[in-house]
Amino acid sequence: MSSSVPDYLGEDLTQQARDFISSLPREKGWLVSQMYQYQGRWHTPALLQGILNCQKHFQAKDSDIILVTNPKSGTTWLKALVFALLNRHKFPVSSSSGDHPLLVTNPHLLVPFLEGVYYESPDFDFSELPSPRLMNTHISHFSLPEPVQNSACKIVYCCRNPKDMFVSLWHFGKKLAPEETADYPIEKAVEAFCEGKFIGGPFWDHVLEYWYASRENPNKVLFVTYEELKTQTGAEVKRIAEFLGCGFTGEEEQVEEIVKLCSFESLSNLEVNRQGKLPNGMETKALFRKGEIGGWRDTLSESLAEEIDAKMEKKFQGSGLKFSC
Ligand SMILES: Nc1ncnc2c1ncn2[C@@H]1O[C@H](COP(=O)(O)O)[C@@H](OP(=O)(O)O)[C@H]1O
Ligand SMILES: C[C@]12CC[C@@H]3c4ccc(OS(=O)(=O)O)cc4CC[C@H]3[C@@H]1CC[C@@H]2O
Repeated sequence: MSSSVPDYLGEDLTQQARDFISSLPREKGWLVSQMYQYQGRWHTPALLQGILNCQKHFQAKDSDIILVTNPKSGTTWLKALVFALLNRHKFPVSSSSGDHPLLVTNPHLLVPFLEGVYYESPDFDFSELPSPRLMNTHISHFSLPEPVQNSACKIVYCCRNPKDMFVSLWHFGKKLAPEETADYPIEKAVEAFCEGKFIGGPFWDHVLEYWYASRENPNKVLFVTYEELKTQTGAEVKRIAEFLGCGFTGEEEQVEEIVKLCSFESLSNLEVNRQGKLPNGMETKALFRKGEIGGWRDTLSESLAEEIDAKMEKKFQGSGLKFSC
């Protein structure tokens, strides 16, 4: 395996997790030898151990903010934007000051990844985080720890059009594990993605659960899309801030500065994101590729794109959810 392989591809599990996981349905993974199905979703062994620990130990606070995404749907960007907007009084964003945490720290180090932390350091003390605690997860709505469901904590869900998300994951996987992915045909990966047997999948169910939750409980779950974030970043940042109870009033300049600081061009060119490595072993530059809408066109053939579109049409039919790109 390459040197940038994150710990999450490993299988350094506790005996308890190993025993439990061994009873679950399994399938050969793309990057890992086995993926396991738990509560309807497919996971790597490491992230599954993290989810199990999180379900068992995480205690929510009413003031918590949890960012939820499918992998490769804008997690890094959303972490940066929400960190910047929540901390705008403590760390004002201005082009003239060079000491904002996001200028020297990768967003993943500022916002903990719940199942990742629960895998790597199961005894991590989340109560030490400053309030409001800002965290992220890829856990499905159904599998969220009970205290998250039962407390007043807020969830911001960001979804991306499935073709771009798939293509982003495809290239990311190739960077993470070039040897394991070299002979894996994209046709097979698209088929597995459409069948739902891909990391965190089925993608469709993940999106739909949060979509309906946001409609049933709009004060608890805010649904945003990568595409709207990209085309109207400032308006979406304001909408997120309103939802979180810290709306901008007469701070147009701050909004613009946050948008600029967190843009793809700005973050991807920072030294910390070009050269850094996360503690889990992942190179930070792997988190930034093109940052575009519709970039799938240079990777997916027409027939593969149609395969994903047909599945999306079928799954999202009647839900009110639509992606036009
Ligand atoms: N500041 C930013 N603005 C827009 N897109 C960003 C971004 N930072 C990262 N991305 C893009 O978001 C995707 C990664 O998602 P995640 O953070 O969930 O892993 C990648 O998409 P591409 O591979 O299509 O370029 C990456 O380039
Ligand atoms: C969740 C994650 C992005 C996806 C990374 C990943 C992708 C594909 C994998 O192979 S397989 O399960 O389909 O065989 C495994 C992984 C493991 C690490 C995943 C990353 C951890 C944090 C990123 O957001």
